[in-house]
Amino acid sequence: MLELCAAGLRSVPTISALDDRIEAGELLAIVGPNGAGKSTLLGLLSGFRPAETGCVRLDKRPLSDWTPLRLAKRRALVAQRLELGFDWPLRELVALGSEAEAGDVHRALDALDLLPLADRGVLSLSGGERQRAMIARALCQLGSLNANGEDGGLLLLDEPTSALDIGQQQRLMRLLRRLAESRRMAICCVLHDLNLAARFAHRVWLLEQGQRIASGTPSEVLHAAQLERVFNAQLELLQSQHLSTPVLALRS
Ligand SMILES: Nc1ncnc2c1ncn2[C@@H]1O[C@H](COP(=O)(O)OP(=O)(O)OP(=O)(O)O)[C@@H](O)[C@H]1O
Repeated sequence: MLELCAAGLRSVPTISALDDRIEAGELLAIVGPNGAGKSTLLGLLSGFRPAETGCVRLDKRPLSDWTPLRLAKRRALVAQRLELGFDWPLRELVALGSEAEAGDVHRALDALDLLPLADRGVLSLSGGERQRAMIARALCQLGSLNANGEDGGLLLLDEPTSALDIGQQQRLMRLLRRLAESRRMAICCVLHDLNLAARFAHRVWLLEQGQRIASGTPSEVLHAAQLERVFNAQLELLQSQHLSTPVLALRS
């Protein structure tokens, strides 16, 4: 779905040239320390920051060739900072700028546990509710929940769990994994919680100073020695008989 051919940014903040593909059916996590360039990289993958070296192609066409309207139907970015602006009723915010019908909005609100809040003004929502509202809106934008036979588009999320309690974190990550697998979406998500990345992502990119220094399955990338160095943290890897990947814990 998305192809990077020596794609990068020369101007500050720089992103070193990347070659890779993000395919339909895949949930990719991007991890790395503060300031590593994760949000900047999402900008590059989404086309909001045009590539300054190489090329980013969506469905084999350079992002720069897409009209804004067509691109908005194929890829959505849920940014870290949420600008709500006006006090829309939630169900209107979720449908805003898309061709979503009432049924699509209902499904998106339901998927994000927001149906009871559908008629509330968005400025009255809590931080976690707002965060889920913007994800529901992105799913409507892409038409992902009613994609019949076709793949459900490219969804890019910047720290989508940062305001969520642990129950909502689990529900969201399960939803994203399910959407990737059953709706054939390509989902790329910046995460600070390495345990969420380990548990739910098919693949992980580890970023350091604008450079991808590791890519692979969670167990290939998230090993203690590498993480201790990159994050300057002291960690313990705990094995659980119920989990396929180890749990990362901070030492006191
Ligand atoms: N316009 C700019 N001019 C100069 N430096 C910038 C600019 N925008 C961002 N930066 C710097 O580029 C680096 C990468 O920023 P970015 O937001 O991509 O990091 P991040 O990995 O997403 O960080 P965080 O985990 O803190 O959200 C940071 O050090 C940031 O201060």
